[in-house]
Amino acid sequence: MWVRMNVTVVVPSPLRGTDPDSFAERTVRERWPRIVAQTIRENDFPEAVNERLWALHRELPDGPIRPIQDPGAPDLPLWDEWVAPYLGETWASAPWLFTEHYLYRRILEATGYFQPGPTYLHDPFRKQKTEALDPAAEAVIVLARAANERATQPELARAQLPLLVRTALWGNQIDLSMWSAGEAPRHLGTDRETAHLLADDTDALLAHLEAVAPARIDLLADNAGFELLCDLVLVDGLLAAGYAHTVVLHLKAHPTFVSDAMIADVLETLDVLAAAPDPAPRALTERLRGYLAAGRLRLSDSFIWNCPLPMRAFPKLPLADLARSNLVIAKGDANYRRLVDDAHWPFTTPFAEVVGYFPAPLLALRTLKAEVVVGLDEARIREVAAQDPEWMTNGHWGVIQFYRPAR
Ligand SMILES: O=P(O)(O)OC[C@@]1(O)O[C@H](CO)[C@@H](O)[C@@H]1O
Repeated sequence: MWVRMNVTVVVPSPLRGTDPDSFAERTVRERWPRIVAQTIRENDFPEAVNERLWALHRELPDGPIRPIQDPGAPDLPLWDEWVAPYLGETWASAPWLFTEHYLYRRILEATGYFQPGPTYLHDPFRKQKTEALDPAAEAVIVLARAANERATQPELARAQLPLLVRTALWGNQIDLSMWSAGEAPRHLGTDRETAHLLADDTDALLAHLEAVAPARIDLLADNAGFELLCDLVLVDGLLAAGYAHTVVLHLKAHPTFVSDAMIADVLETLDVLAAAPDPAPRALTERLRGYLAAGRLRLSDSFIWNCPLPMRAFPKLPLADLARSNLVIAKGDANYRRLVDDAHWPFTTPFAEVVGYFPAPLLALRTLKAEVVVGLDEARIREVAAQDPEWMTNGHWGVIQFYRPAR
């Protein structure tokens, strides 16, 4: 139950790994053990670390939730609070949104990420993230050339903003917890780019941007690699169009969800593009570095983006920070799940009804990779489900959903 300004919203039950025949169940029972095993394979950890990771692997899925045991870790008091309601539950029975964030924090506990020593601040997913962006790839060069064209033509940037929004959306298909970079489905540049949209509020978004320009825009980033490049191209376009005077990129405070981006990943992406063989990515990087130096692009990380809470349950402070924004762009599936309580809402529940707690204008750009969605049309659901039984989890379908608080 959630009440604000005498609006009562009854939030349905959360997704859990005990939901029969669900993607959450397959994730807890099959995908997470694979991710832990891959983390061991892809690093050259000391044997003691591998033993802790195998012990974690053995806990899945029916082991108990326990406090994080990471003496001196900066986020330990936070996790004591976040874990408390689920002590005595199991990896499968506690809410999936909680256990998934908890899993990645337990991986860092096992690797000693926050402990002095050889693995201190070592990103266990670095290898996969590094492979997720090839600076010489044709797609990178094409994106950079188009961005460079827009940089001096605000009208062109405004005209192409719908394309940039779709580029950022479909960049979310590249999700290393689901596929390797080479395997991910690719809709960009095909008719699926629009045909596979299950909701498209682009027109309402454009009207909003025209009304609030030049705005402060906040982007809740998702995956490093190609998706992050697509997000940086969107940021570049918003600044070139004059829609944004400042963009704040919100990043994770520590590695999570395999490919989620941190400040280090943004800086490495810029370094990789700055060394690209083609001049176009180099020019894009020089411009983005200029925006960083001028304070028009800001990188912000926080433990709040690693927390296991639905956004509705966020402390007041981070929500107040977001309330300053003229537009918050939430990228990806995990951020979407967090926005909609990772709950069993009827799929036709209006998006505005579910995110009515959000304190700023909101744009969700998300490819479906979990069995939760709102704001869809009944007939469209039937049509897509008949065409593609895996439509909720294979990343082939996406939403562009916009919400603006009544003020
Ligand atoms: O946020 P992203 O990178 O788009 O996706 C997050 C994700 O990898 O994690 C969950 C499954 O483990 C799903 O929500 C989704 O597959």
